[in-house]
Parts: sequence; C-alpha cells; structure tokens
Amino acid sequence: MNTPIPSSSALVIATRESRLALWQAEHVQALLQARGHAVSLLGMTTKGDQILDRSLSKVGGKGLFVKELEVALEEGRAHLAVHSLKDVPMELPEGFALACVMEREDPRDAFVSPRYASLRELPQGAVVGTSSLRRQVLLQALRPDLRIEPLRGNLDTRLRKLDEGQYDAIVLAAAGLKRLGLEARIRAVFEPSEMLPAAGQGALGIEVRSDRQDLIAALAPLAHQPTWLTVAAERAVSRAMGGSCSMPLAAHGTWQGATLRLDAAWGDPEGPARGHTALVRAQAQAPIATLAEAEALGEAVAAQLRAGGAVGA
Ligand SMILES: NCc1[nH]cc(CCC(=O)O)c1CC(=O)O
Repeated sequence: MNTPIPSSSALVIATRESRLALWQAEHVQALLQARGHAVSLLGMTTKGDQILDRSLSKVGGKGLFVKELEVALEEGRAHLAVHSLKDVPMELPEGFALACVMEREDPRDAFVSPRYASLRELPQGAVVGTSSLRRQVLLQALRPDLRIEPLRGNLDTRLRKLDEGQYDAIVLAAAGLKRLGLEARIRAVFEPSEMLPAAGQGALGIEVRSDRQDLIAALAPLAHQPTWLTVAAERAVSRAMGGSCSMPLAAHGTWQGATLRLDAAWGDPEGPARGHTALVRAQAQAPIATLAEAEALGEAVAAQLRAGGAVGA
C-alpha cells in the first residue's frame, strides 16, 4: 500500500555530492517518483568529503558523512537522507530513525589493478591502497608481505590515484563500482571467506526524523526485509563491540533458507602500526524472522569474538 503524502509537500532528499552519493539519491528519487511522489535533491558537502588527507579513523569517523545531512533534516530543509549503511554510525542520534533498508547490491570487496588480475598475482612487497583498517588487516592476513598505503577520496579519486601509479592495486567495495558503471575495473572479487565484508556494505538505508511517521509509512514499500534483517545482525556485531572505523571489524550475513549465518572478524586496532594483527573470527547461525532476533544473533557473535580475545571499545 502506498501511503499518500500531501502533494503540496514534495519530498526533498539531502545528499552528498560525490558521484556515488548522487547515484544513490537519484536511485531512491526514481523509486519514489515511480510511486507518484514529487522528489527533488538537495546537494551538500560534508566534513568527510572535505578532509581527504587524513585517515577517517583519525578525524572522527563515520559520522562525518552524515552529520550535515541530519542538520538539513532537523531544520526541515530536507526530508530524507540516503546512506551507504556502511557509513552510518551504529546508533543514530536522538530524533532520527532508519525508515528502511533497501535491497543489497554485491556486498563483496573488489580487487582493482591495471596490471595484476588478482591478489595472488601481486609480486612480493607490492603496494596496495586502502584506508580501511578492516581491509588492511584482512589483506595482511592473506599476504603479510604487502605494503598497505593510505588511500582516501571518492571512488573516482581513488581510481585516478591507482592509474597514476601510486599503487599496484587497490581494494574497493564492488557495490560502488557497479553502481557507477565501473564494473569493468574489477579484476577479481574477494569471496567473503577470504575477505569478510564490512557490516552493511552494499546496502542503502534511508534516514528520516523519527517524528515523521508519515514518511516512514511512505518509505515502507522500498524496504527489502531480508537485507534489513541481515544488516541488522551485522550492525549489532559492530554496536556490541563499540565498533567504529578505528576498529578493524567485519560482519557478514548470508541466508541458507530461513537461517541466517553470521560471520565476523575482529582485528586489534594497534595491530597495523606494529605490522602484525591478531585476528579473531566468530560465526553463528539461527532462524531469523524479526529485527530483534537478528540483533540477538549479532550480539551472540560479538560475545564469541570477545570470548576469543577481541576487545571492545
Ligand atoms: N567508505 C566509503 C564507501 N561507503 C560505501 C561504499 C561503497 C558502497 C556500499 O558499500 O554500499 C564506499 C566505497 C568503498 O568502500 O569502496
């Protein structure tokens, strides 16, 4: 059922202005327009977009990409914010809610290189670009010889730095590359068994003010329940670990019928600086039908991580 919104109140989507953010906002715009809503975009630049020279984990983390958008929602200049869930902090600020989670794109990480077809082909000591602590520690677990160098910026910037020869290869989310029509740049995708994705990777969420029940009802048809349950479980692992982007943490759910299997990995945040990271892995599965059950599964996996030596923030 499509809950009507008064036509006088056209919907405004607050969005960052990177190509990926715009694609995602336009995607939601098109889905809502197809349901008869009038929708416009409000482009904005966030702190996370401005600070490109330092690792995000050092300058304040995920929230940097969403704060300005939330201010626009708060002030009523916009109604919705579309986010890559991977960038959304585990706890939304008071007064905001996730109205829905949409169907997931490919959650896996991608290996991108002008010269080499896969991680296996990289020569000893090759330079791999990523600023993600998760990717760094998982890469080091696979190939301790590699030199991991920081890489920030939006997708186009990262690909340009690769093409300029600053790196032998880089690792990016397959989802972003596919959305921007850059799938041809993917030389290999990492199976989750070798490089476990981040919680929420590849999934989009729509944030609204929690007092806007009318919007939450209007957005309900865009929800994809299996994705929502999966990312709720993944995000519960992060929440229970006090996860932020300064903690190497991976959580990935997959369905086997009505059973959700949840895998997670934790790395010591101090590990990369020492050139060696102890990795703790955990896995559990359960039949899941509700968000509460999904979150309980995530908490159980986090408890296993801690029992295995992981230390929460
Ligand atoms: N951290 C930036 C970011 N946030 C979401 C995506 C990709 C799209 C997605 O996961 O939905 C990316 C780029 C990347 O990690 O390569």
